[in-house]
Order: sequence, then structure tokens, then C-alpha cells
Amino acid sequence: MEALWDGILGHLKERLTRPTFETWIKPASAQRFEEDRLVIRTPNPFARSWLQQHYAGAIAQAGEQVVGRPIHVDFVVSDHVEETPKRVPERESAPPAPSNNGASLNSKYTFSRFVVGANNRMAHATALAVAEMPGCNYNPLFLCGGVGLGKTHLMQAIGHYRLESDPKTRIAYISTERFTNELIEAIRRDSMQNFREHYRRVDLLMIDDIQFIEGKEYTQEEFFHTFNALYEAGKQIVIASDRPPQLIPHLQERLSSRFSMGLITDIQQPDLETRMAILQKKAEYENMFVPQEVIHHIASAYTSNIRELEGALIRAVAYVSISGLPMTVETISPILSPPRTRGEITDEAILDLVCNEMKVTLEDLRSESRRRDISQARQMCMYLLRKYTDLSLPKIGQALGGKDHTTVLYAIDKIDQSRSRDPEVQRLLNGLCNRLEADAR
Ligand SMILES: Nc1ncnc2c1ncn2[C@@H]1O[C@H](COP(=O)(O)OP(=O)(O)OP(=O)(O)O)[C@@H](O)[C@H]1O
Repeated sequence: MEALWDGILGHLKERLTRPTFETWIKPASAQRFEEDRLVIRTPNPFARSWLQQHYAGAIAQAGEQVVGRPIHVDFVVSDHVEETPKRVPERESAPPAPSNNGASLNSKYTFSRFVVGANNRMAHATALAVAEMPGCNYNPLFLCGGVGLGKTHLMQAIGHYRLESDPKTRIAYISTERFTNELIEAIRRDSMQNFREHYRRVDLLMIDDIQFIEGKEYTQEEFFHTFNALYEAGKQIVIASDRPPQLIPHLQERLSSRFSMGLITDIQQPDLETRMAILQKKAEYENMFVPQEVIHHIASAYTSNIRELEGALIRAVAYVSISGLPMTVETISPILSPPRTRGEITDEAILDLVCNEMKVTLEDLRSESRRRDISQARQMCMYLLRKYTDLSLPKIGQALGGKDHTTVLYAIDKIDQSRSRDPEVQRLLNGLCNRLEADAR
């Protein structure tokens, strides 16, 4: 193992700058190497988080060059008992490192580490209900929400809960991309039977990022049969997506309707209080001391993606630990990257999206037609134009075929009211907003 570590150091020395090497890599050491998994000892929780976030890939690559096959790396803090990621029984041969690859659950993604706020209360409650009574009320459970808002965390929390209640539970957690790749591999190796048995034998199937199934006809076909087999056997299915089923383009109707059969619940952007609570919890778990005003400062700067929010905290802690400066708002401000400037969401983008998703044409929108689907799409456009552009009410009216500004006001009000009454409208609206924001990134 020493030779392996020396080899890795040699490679890293060449690839990294000297300060990086001296600050982060040199104080670390190899603890053990088993089954292609290298456990690296780090001097403190900051160093562990930093290495994990920034250099795990480089270390794994260097390791691969030394041993000649892929390796996985994990980090532990010197005096701490190693956190062993739980393996999902189905996939013993897969890599054990926490990852979204279908192999194992990230040991941090538990209910106890999930902060409940107004943005995710419903999603949390239904996930918990599913974890307590799988296959009963909400099947499938379809979690949707924007990037980095906790879908994977919540989904995996269900898996942990089930494994704790019954360690024999057979669980598959897999990304859609991985499902597709395994399917292709099974076809190539003529082992479709194994592939099917593998997924149709589980008690709990959790599939992440289902939006990537868009347009993949064969994956959709296969997933349809897997879904049916599990559903009919009363097994629980949990699906995560960045948008609701009806907004996934080129999704077969029969899949879309199955995804909507149970419960669709969404996670929205967290408010300031929730963001602060998330940072607080993270700091506690990682044994970091962070003053309240710093927590407030970071939570105010990162509003839309919890992954970025957590990244900022880790960076701040790492920065003060290297520089020896005190942890204050002034010290850390320069190292917080300015929140990414959004690409503009244009009026054309809004009209295009609404036309595509709500199956109407631009002429329909600009017409005087009062057909229900057309007038709902038109109202939705008015609402989104108001939300995302600087257009005045009369200008919005003009963009939609010369409507009066009072019509625009009425439309905005109408959507506001129906979104609070009708979950379908709320979901449609969230899906459209997520899509616009994702495209503008
Ligand atoms: N409510 C929460 N409490 C604590 N941590 C959270 C919460 N929501 C999200 N996180 C953390 O934010 C990070 C991103 O969450 P996660 O990966 O689950 O997002 P996602 O919605 O699946 O993102 P993507 O769309 O990129 O797949 C994770 O580290 C997760 O633990």
C-alpha cells in the first residue's frame, strides 16, 4: 500500500501546483487499500471535505495509473471511525464509494440530515410515509424539483430507512443514465434475462434523473415492463426528475400516465431560514464552528442550489483554516464566488416553451380564441413574462396580440389563484419555471 501511495503522490506532484500539493495532499496518508478501494486518512474534517470535493477525481486517476485499473477513494478523519457507506445488497460487485451510480447509498443522505422547510415539507412527509409503508399509498412516488434541491437526498433517505427497518430489503438505486448503459451492456452481452431479473426482483426501485429517459425509446420500453412488474407485485417505486412527467419531452404516453399514477410532489427553492438551517446542520455534522452572521451571509448569497450553498461553506471553512484568519463576514467575502449571473430569460424563450409544452401555436396565443387550452396557455405566458422579464403590462399585452393591460392583470391573478388551489397548475408552472431557469444557466 505504501508503494501505491508513493506512486499516487508522484503523479499528483506533477499535476498539482506546489501550494495545493503541500496544503492538501501531503498531510494526508493512505490508511488501507482493499477491493480496489483506497481509504485516505486526513488530518481534520475540513481537509476531508476539501479533498473529497476537489481532489477525489485526481487521486483516483493517479491511483488508476499506478495499479492499472480503476480504483475508488474514500476519506476519513484521522481519529474518526470510518463511515462505511451502506451497500445495497443487490449490487455487491459494484463500487462501494458513495455515489449516484446505483451501487450504494450515500451515508449522509438520511432523513435525520435532511432539513425540513416550507419548500420541501410535502415531499419530506410523503417520502417518510413511503419509507414507513412502502408499496401502499404513494406508488410510484415522483419527486420533482430544480437542480441541487435535495431530490437524491430524500430518495436515498427512503433507502436507508428501509435498510434499517429490514436489512434484507432488496433495493436498487440507479440513475437513468446508468440504467440505459446497463441495458445496452446487457444487449451486447446477450444477458437480458439477468438484467430483467435483477431489476424485477427488488423490493424498492429508486430511479434518479428520469428526465434523461427523453427520446430513448428502448430504455422507455424496458423501463415500462420493469415498472409494471414491480407495481403489480406491490413493490415501491420512487422516481426523481427535474420536471413533472408531462413536461418530459418524447416520453411515451403510457409511461407518463404511470408516473402520474401515484403521487407527484415537488421541492421548491428554500427560503433564507431553511438555507441557514441547512448550513447550520452541515456545520454541526462536520464539526465546523461557523458564527451565525457568517451563516447568514453565505445563505443570503446562494439562493437557488443547495449543492452550491454547501460548497460555499466548505470553501469558507477551508480558507480560514489555511490562512489562519478569523471566520468573519469580511474574511470570507472575497472567496465566495459571486452568484452565477443568469443568462437572460427572453420573451421568445417563454413563448416558445409554452407553445411546445402546452401544445398551442403562436397564432393561437395571439388570437382572440377563448378555447380553454388556448386561454390557459395565454394566461401562463402573461404570468411568466411578468415574472421573468421587465416588460410592462401593456407590453406584455402587445406581445400576445394586442391585449389590454387589464386582461394581463386578470391573467396573472388567475394563475396565482389557480396555482394555490390546483396542484396540477402548480406543477405545470414549476415545471415551466425549472425549464426556463435551467435553459438560462
Ligand atoms: N433539505 C435539505 N437538508 C439538508 N441538505 C440538503 C437538503 N436539500 C439538499 N441538501 C443537500 O444538497 C446537496 C444537493 O442535493 P441533491 O443531490 O439531493 O439534489 P438533487 O435535487 O438530486 O440535484 P440534481 O438535480 O442535481 O440531481 C446534497 O449534498 C444534499 O445533502
